[in-house]
Parts: sequence; C-alpha cells; structure tokens
Amino acid sequence: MAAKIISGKEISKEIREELKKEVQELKEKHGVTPGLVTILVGNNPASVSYVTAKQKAAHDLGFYSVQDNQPEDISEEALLDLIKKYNEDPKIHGILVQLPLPKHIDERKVIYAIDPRKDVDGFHPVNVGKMVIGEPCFLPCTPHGILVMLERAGVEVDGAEVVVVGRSNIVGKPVANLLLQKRKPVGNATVTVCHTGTRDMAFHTRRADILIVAAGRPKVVTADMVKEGVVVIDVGVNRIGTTPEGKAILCGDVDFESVKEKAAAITPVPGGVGPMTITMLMKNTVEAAKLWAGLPCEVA
Ligand SMILES: Nc1nc2c(c(=O)[nH]1)N[C@@H](CN(C=O)c1ccc(C(=O)N[C@@H](CCC(=O)O)C(=O)O)cc1)CN2
Repeated sequence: MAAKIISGKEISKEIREELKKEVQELKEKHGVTPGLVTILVGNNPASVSYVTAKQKAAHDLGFYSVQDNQPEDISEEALLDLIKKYNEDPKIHGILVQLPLPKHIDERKVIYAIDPRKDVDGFHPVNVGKMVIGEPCFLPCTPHGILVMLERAGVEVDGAEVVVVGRSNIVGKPVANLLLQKRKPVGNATVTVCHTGTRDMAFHTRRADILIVAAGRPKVVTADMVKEGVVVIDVGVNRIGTTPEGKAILCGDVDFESVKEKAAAITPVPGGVGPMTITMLMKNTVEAAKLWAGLPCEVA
C-alpha cells in the first residue's frame, strides 16, 4: 500500500493564509496588531534556526515582532527580569523563550515567570492544568499541530487505538491527554503511552491505529513494529549528517522508507510536524491578541 503523505508544510500554508486574513481584520476593524517576542539565550544552531523561522512567520503575517537575543551566560535573574518587562509591555501579547536553556538557568522558573495570558507556548502550569481538565487555554504548539494535522487529513480519531511513544512535557504527555479527551473533532481515542521503561514497545506499537512517535532518537520505529493501515505521525527531527554543501541531513524517529510501505498515511521529516509547531505558535499569538483586546477568543 502506498501511504498518503500528510504534509505539515501544505497544511501550514493553508492555516497561515487564514491567519493572515484574520490579522488584517484585527488591524482594520479593531486596531489590534498581534505582538510576539521570541527570546533566544546563546547560539545553539538548531535554536537559532527555529527562532529565525518563528520571526519570519510572524513578519509574514503582519505581526509586531521582536527578536531578543541574550548571551549564553545571562544570569537567571536577568532573564526573569526581561520576562517581567515583556509581561508588562502592552504591545506584546505572546512571549516565547526558546528551549533548551543553558544548564545554569532553571527552565521551570522561567516558564513560571511568563504571564499565563501571554504563554503562547502553552507550557505554564496554569495552561497545562486547564488543558488537562479540558478548559479553554493556550495549547502547546506541537501537540496542537498534531491535532490539526489529523483533523485536516480526515483521520478518524474517535474510538481509535492511539499509541504515543515518548512522555515529554512538550509532546508526549500533552498529546496523549488531548487525544483521550472527549474533544471534537479530534479526541475520544483510547491512548497508550510508551516510554523508556516500557518492556515490549513493539507489542504496543503493533496495536496502534494511530502511532505518534516523539522518542527523540532516529528511526526507532521500523516496519516490523507497525500494522498494515496505521496512520503515523513522526515528531522527531534528528540531524544525522551534513551534505557536501553543508546542509543538515534530517530524519525522523520513524524509519520512513520501510514504514510508509505498510502505513495508510504518514508525516514526512522534514515538512511534517515541524512546520505545524511554528504555525500553531502564530495561531496562539493571534488568540492572545484577541484575549488582551477583550474580543471573543479560543483561549478563555
Ligand atoms: N519554546 C519552545 N522551545 C522548543 C519547542 C517549542 O515548541 N517551544 N519545540 C522544539 C523545537 N521547535 C520549536 O521551537 C521546532 C522544531 C522543529 C521545527 C521544524 O520546522 N522542523 C523542520 C526542519 C527544520 C530544520 O531543522 O531544518 C521540519 O521538521 O520540517 C520547528 C520548530 C524544541 N524547543
């Protein structure tokens, strides 16, 4: 069976077109320009490229956007002060601190410092708590992107056996939680989460109607671990080498070439979940702007 390719790049394009119109309308009818700051500490090459892509997307949509670069050795106190400044800045509706942070900074303190009403990453415990009990809130961008991809690709989630590989706070735990909720149009699944303590991973993955892999290791899911007709969402972005021209060679956590022969649908890497992460950040920033302007929105 030749798998359908679920292109995050294409779905992102559609959503960004919709957002562009919404931003225009917010500006013209309400005098509101969504404002986003992305804070980068140090110069980790992957983080630099993600933040650059976020700024480009914000610029293309007509946001007010600020790129705030800080040195690797910024103190935790100075970073917390910077967040306080943006919490109080009325032009900024969304604050994103690119992760990971250097070891001397407590990521937890940084996330807690962001005003939950500007937490467009959806990482603050106020938003995480609301998400778990199914209240309107900022959803974390990668899990949110996965829900939208499943919805727009027409994948039947209601009643499906979903297996999530990975239990990170950014992807595994939230996506598992969202898919088990009685959410429409995408939810009401039976969800299993596999992790490094799982005894027989293949036993679980072979049962999956929908398999979401966020293991953080290249090609850990192979064709013998999936059933015919599975829908595979690959969250991994692994740099496995460089081309002679110096470009990174990427692969996912799934062995795409072999698994695509058995799957009904599969996301590629690159061009799958990654672009959706950035698009859902843009969506959250538009929702944040509406929230601060007192307009109806999806996050309150
Ligand atoms: N504050 C945050 N930090 C991090 C998050 C996050 O959601 N918020 N997630 C990841 C990294 N990430 C976003 O920041 C991210 C990862 C991958 C992509 C992406 O578009 N990938 C492309 C490949 C791009 C490349 O590396 O060449 C793809 O898959 O097609 C976007 C965003 C950790 N940190």
